[in-house]
Amino acid sequence: MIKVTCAIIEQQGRVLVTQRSGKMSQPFLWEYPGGKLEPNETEEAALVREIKEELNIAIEPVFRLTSVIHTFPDNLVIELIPFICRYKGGNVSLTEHRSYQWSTLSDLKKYDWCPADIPVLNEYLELKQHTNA
Ligand SMILES: Nc1nc2c([nH]c(=O)n2[C@H]2C[C@H](O)[C@@H](COP(=O)(O)OP(=O)(O)OP(=O)(O)O)O2)c(=O)[nH]1
Repeated sequence: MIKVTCAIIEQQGRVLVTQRSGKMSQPFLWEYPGGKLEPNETEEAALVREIKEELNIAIEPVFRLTSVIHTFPDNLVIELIPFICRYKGGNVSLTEHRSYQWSTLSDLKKYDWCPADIPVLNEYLELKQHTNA
């Protein structure tokens, strides 16, 4: 099973969402940016590294949500490990993705998400409803 971290990056009530490019697997679907853990890397370190590589911004993982085990039609299995993250600085510049948006919470459900991300989205919205944080 491949461990993949992903970042729910919050800034001023909005969340950063990214669209996969035509060259990636799951082309044009939306996701939380992130990527695979390297050997001996912590989840948090992998996420900080991936976000710097993919978006050129600095983040701080703050709160881990429930991970999602997802099996793709080709039998590849991933564990998607989400963290709510604080945006620390830098301007977004895409190195791999096709596009990005700072989405309001109410717009998050409108994106065409990677299937593994749906439970993450639901848990996140549920948490926000109950905490108003
Ligand atoms: N980063 C990220 N990956 C996700 C999400 N949802 C989801 O199914 N994935 C999948 C896509 C990839 O199979 C894998 C992430 O690996 P990666 O982000 O390093 O992708 P990659 O560029 O190496 O992708 P690949 O085309 O080589 O498979 O997890 C998500 O929200 N964020």
